Amino acid sequence: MMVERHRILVVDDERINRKLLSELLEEHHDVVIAKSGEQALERVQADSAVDLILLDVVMPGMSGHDVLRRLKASDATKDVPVIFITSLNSVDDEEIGLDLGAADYITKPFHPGIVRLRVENHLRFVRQRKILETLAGRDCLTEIDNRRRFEEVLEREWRRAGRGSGPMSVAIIDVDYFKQYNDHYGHARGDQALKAVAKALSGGPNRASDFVARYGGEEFVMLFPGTPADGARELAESVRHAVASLAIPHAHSAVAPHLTVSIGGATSDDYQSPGHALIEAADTMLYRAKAEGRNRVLWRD
Ligand SMILES: Nc1nc2c(ncn2[C@@H]2O[C@H](COP(=O)(O)OP(=O)(O)OP(=O)(O)O)[C@@H](O)[C@H]2O)c(=O)[nH]1
Repeated sequence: MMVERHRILVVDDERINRKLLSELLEEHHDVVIAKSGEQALERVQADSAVDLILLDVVMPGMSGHDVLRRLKASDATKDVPVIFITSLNSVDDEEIGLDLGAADYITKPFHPGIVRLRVENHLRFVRQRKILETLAGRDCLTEIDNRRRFEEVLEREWRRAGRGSGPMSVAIIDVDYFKQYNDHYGHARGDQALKAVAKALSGGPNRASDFVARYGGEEFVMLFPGTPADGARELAESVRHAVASLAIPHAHSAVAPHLTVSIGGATSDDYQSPGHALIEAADTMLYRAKAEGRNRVLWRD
């Protein structure tokens, strides 16, 4: 059977339990380890790709219950399912755990086969949630709209636009040397950088009708209905500045010591041609912006 790999965080203060659980799961999944509640929170905050947490309840310092309360209090982590693995085996303890929002409760000593099956059950829910988010037009990582939603919006705006509505502009934004960023700082930091870029793009001085989405990977797209080339190019420049002023260090970029973006844009009022022709034109300009040195905006009027 082909099993999709997920990232599982195992939190236990006892070495033997961490070892047993990792050995049990690492054949099919990527296992990350934390030795304390404090370390668990650090790991999840640094690594937004954690899909599931196996959490010990009784630990010195921060207890599993405290960790779960903290996870539930943050928008970024409240949906990560948590399975308590504990030697507290009274019905009351189980009720407390589930009431705090745990997805499941397993008592020690645990049966390896049962742990594996319960983990797979919860990972199935994780996959279903991701599919639902995609269908709902959401990008799971950055929490902005996804490509699917962008294509719907482009088609709708393109159909709606016509004589008198003015030209429409589109910009494709691509992070420079992002492969090097990931290679140097790690995938988790890469994810954080993409989230920060998404926030900078969606927090700009946009009108309600302007639209931003994650186009895929390290590419984003913005749509400016009714906006001529000059205005849209200016907006794109302000987006480029907004990302640069995040001042995210990028020691392996050949263009700047911080994270930058290249932007290709295009403007058209030829609503007889298909909407995606505008995207293709913007993409060509992005390609040129990369070839001409990156960290710049190039536009086709
Ligand atoms: N961390 C992280 N990395 C991603 C994600 N999606 C795509 N990437 C990475 O983005 C990188 C894109 O690399 P390339 O297409 O070679 O482009 P680049 O290194 O940015 O180079 P230029 O665009 O030419 O400046 C790849 O290493 C992908 O693995 C993601 O969701 N998270």
